[in-house]
Amino acid sequence: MLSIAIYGEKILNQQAEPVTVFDNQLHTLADDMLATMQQAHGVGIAAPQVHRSLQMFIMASNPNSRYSDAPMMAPQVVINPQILQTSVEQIRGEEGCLSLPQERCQVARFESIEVRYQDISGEWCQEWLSGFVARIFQHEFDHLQGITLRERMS
Ligand SMILES: O=C(O)C[C@@H](Cc1ccccc1)C(=O)SCC(=O)c1ccccc1
Ligand SMILES: [Zn+2]
Repeated sequence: MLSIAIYGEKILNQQAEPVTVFDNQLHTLADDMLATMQQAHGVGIAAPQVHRSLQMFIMASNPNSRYSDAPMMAPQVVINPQILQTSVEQIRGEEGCLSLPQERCQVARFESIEVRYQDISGEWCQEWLSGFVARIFQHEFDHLQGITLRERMS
């Protein structure tokens, strides 16, 4: 398990660096992040949260007490992500953050977003995401820009 940075640690407010080397070390980091996220019962985790300033996160939606209609999806490693387009509609919903334990707050997020990112082998993917998965993507994308839930509390 990796240690999770808590709100206030500088790394959480820094812009993360692009991933340029897709090697075994990156696979190991992804595995460690996944294990850390699962142990913390999260639906996502970003590299800065485990003290690695890299543009990389994992999203792993599953139905949970707050989003019973959340889709069950296999964990997805997202590297060097871009948000290409956003829906006009925004939806307020409850979010938590592994770096802000015990806090929950309502955050407005775009209902759907068109995204482009590299997978763990460096292949570019481009797709539209909506609903809870889009929410997780936006939350983790914020982490890569040094934005935490505190800055999003409206
Ligand atoms: O800090 C993180 O990135 C993990 C965070 C991701 C996230 C949760 C909710 C909405 C968007 C992104 C968590 O997994 S917090 C714990 C959790 O599983 C949860 C909290 C509130 C609502 C639903 C799930
Ligand atoms: Zn978070």
